[in-house]
Amino acid sequence: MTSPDAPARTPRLAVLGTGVMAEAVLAGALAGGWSAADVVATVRRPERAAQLEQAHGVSTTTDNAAAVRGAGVVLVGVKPKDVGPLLREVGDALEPDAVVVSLVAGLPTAAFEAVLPDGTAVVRTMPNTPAQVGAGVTAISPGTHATDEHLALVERLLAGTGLVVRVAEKDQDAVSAVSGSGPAYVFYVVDALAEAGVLLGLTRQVALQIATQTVLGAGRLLDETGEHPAILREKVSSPGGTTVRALARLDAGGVRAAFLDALQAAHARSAEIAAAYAPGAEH
Ligand SMILES: NC(=O)C1=CN([C@@H]2O[C@H](COP(=O)(O)OP(=O)(O)OC[C@H]3O[C@@H](n4cnc5c(N)ncnc54)[C@H](OP(=O)(O)O)[C@@H]3O)[C@@H](O)[C@H]2O)C=CC1
Ligand SMILES: O=C(O)[C@@H]1CCC=N1
Repeated sequence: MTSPDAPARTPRLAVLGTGVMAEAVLAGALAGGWSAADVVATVRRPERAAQLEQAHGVSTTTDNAAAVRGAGVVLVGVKPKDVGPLLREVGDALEPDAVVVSLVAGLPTAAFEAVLPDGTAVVRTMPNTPAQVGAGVTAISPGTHATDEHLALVERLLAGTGLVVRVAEKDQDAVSAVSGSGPAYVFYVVDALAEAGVLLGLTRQVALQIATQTVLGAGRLLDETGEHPAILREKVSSPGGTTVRALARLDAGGVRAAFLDALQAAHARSAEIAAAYAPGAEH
């Protein structure tokens, strides 16, 4: 008999299209207590199936419709262009009470609802790759038929991936530009810092090690002190010292303006993706 305090059993999870991002979410879900026996991951290539089985102990298949039968949670992990064909493939096989969870950039829940059976619960999410090490951030938003219980179930799915925040769906494209793509900007900065260290005579190994630790430490300092980044930046910048010299060069190089421009471009790309690949509107 199950004790009244025992956590509810996790529903069967079908991951459709288990690439980089879906695997990171899958790893986080397993770390957060989802049972590998309750997970089926779909793939297109046998070598990918073998990798996933070996790394996570989950079962795999190339048959998306078979995967969603009996699944209470269906995670859509394919690229935007592959969403329409995938949803048409699985729509009839979906369990009526399943929640469909999208991690696809740009595509609104309405585009999923338009091709899935009437009343299907859809939750849109925007995770990021640090989910793989439990340090991700995911924003979630309900579609028309997703209830608080569905959102709670998705939060449970994502609990092991890091921070989960609820946002209005209209804000998901902005989230995508900031935190969905964000790790790439940070890796870009670390790479640039390390390259500069090499230019200044450090070995590559030491340059990359201290650049990485600096980003990690600065992130923790921000998080643990709760201080505004501008204040923390001032605390590094001694009057007449070395840091202000460097920051002045960054300003002269238009780095801050380049970030604003870059994130506006990422945001605009989400709308282009929706226009090009929303199921039914593909061209
Ligand atoms: N990467 C990131 O940081 C983030 C990505 N996203 C979103 O995640 C989604 C996937 O991106 P990403 O993980 O980077 O890309 P990937 O190419 O790594 O993942 C997509 C996967 O889907 C598989 N696939 C495609 N069609 C099918 C199908 N019909 N049946 C089974 N598997 C299929 C592909 O197989 P194959 O390998 O054979 O091509 C691939 O493994 C995108 O929609 C993106 O917007 C969201 C947030 C962050
Ligand atoms: O580049 C992309 O389109 C996806 C969405 C956010 C991060 N990667």
